[in-house]
Amino acid sequence: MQSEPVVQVQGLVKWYGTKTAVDGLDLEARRGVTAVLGPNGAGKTTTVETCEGYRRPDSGTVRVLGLDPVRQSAALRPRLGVMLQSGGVYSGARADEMLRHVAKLHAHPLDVDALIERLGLGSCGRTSYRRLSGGQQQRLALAMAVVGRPELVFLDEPTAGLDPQARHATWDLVRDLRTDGVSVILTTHYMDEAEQLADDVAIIDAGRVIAQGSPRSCARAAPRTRSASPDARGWTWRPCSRRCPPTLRAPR
Ligand SMILES: Nc1ncnc2c1ncn2[C@@H]1O[C@H](COP(=O)(O)OP(=O)(O)OP(=O)(O)O)[C@@H](O)[C@H]1O
Repeated sequence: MQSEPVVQVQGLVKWYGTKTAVDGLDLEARRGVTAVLGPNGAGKTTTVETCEGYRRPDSGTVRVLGLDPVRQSAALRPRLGVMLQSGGVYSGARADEMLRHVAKLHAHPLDVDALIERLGLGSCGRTSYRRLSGGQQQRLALAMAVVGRPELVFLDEPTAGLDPQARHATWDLVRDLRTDGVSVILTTHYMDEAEQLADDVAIIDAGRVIAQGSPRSCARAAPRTRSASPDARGWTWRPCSRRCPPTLRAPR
């Protein structure tokens, strides 16, 4: 028997003024790691932020761990870990102070020192957030998302801009989360990242899920997206309404 979905999105619509960012999106994520893949501006962040309860749907329904992220946020928040694409950290705070502070908000946090070592942040614990490099800020945001031992973690482009070593440390952490039974929804531009980490891949384009399936089926169908960002548009995706590999056609 399949487990209950950790995320269930039906007919999600989200506008910014007259701009339609999400256009009737359906997405179901089960336990494990789900990668949400798509080009710049596809609507990945808007969808994830709506699941996190930071944005209200203009239409459609969103359930996360069976709860409404806006109306039931008090019950949901302690069960979620959230890594935003940027921000969410007081820029004058030291990295280790910030992480210890977040850890104290949780009943059973991970060991902060071990997490700092694990993510290669040992040398920058006493450095203020604004003086950390982009990659270090990224890893601190990841540490803050997981320190509370959440049931479900949202990671918005967790490896964007990281060097190969930091990228692999992040991948290892995601694999460990999965082994520990934590579900992960991560957005990425990289098919190879989805192949490495995900049980399931959802491809978003123009505010809709155009395909969902195993990384292998998506990679087979989209070989040229393996190392390049899909927004390079070596291929265009033709929408398909059911769970299946995306159907591809070369641009004319
Ligand atoms: N606060 C906002 N105000 C106005 N338009 C916005 C806002 N946030 C996003 N958009 C627009 O909504 C669309 C979807 O953006 P979103 O950030 O969700 O896409 P994305 O797939 O996460 O892109 P990326 O991969 O570049 O992060 C884009 O056209 C974007 O310009």
